[in-house]
Amino acid sequence: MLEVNNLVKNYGKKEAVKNISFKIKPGEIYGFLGHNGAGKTTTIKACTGLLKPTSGVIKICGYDIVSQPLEAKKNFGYVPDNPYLYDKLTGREFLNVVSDVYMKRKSNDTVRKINSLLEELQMTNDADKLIGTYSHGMRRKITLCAALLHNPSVIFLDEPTNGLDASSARAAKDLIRKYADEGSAVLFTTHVLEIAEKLCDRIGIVNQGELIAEGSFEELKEKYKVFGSTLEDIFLNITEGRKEG
Ligand SMILES: Nc1ncnc2c1ncn2[C@@H]1O[C@H](COP(=O)(O)OP(=O)(O)OP(=O)(O)O)[C@@H](O)[C@H]1O
Repeated sequence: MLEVNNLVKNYGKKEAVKNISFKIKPGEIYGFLGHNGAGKTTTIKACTGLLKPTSGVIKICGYDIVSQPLEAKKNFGYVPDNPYLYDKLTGREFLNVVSDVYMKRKSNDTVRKINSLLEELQMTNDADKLIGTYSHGMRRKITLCAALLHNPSVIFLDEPTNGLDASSARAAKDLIRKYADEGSAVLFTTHVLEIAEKLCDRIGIVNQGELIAEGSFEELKEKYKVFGSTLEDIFLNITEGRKEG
């Protein structure tokens, strides 16, 4: 569903992503973890066509993001780290614009889908307020609604729970799990390792642009035999001494 092969991305002389390869299957939530500056957002931006890879191939549902961008883009949803939103639209108007972009004809199903996403993310009461008046968490939740609206096969989530209160974060995690259970492949970044431990089916740890470990939480525990048993223990142990300064 998502295939990243030998991705390299340089910013001038800075090698931000160094030959990273991984795959995410339908139904799988892949936690993409790393310290600040490790290369996570750069990888996601390359996957979504916002940055051109220096080299390597990225395929979304078999479509190459560089040579077949329209077909690839129809198949994914994306919550960026810093979403750009239209402050003069209400949340509901924004979702309607997004649904017009993806769907040729608006049906009762679309209206129902918008209402149900708003409800699930506890945004019903704020849906008709201007986005310019939204808090950070509300902006993130409306962005997540927009990313899920067209039932994407691949979902990129760059820190989706950042700034959400406990109840909204739970709702977002439940929704992400539901989409994965229905067959979406999810790439998920977070610095909250407890969330990754509980939510992700597989973890990839990126360090200074390189993928240095990959596997389920159980596989990582078995492989690294770290004292203690949390993902945080494993993460800190295998990235120790490698953190970018
Ligand atoms: N536009 C840019 N120009 C030059 N260097 C950049 C640019 N964007 C990112 N970088 C560098 O590339 C490296 C990877 O950055 P990236 O944003 O991908 O990290 P990240 O893992 O998402 O970090 P964080 O967890 O802090 O969001 C960093 O060293 C960063 O300084």
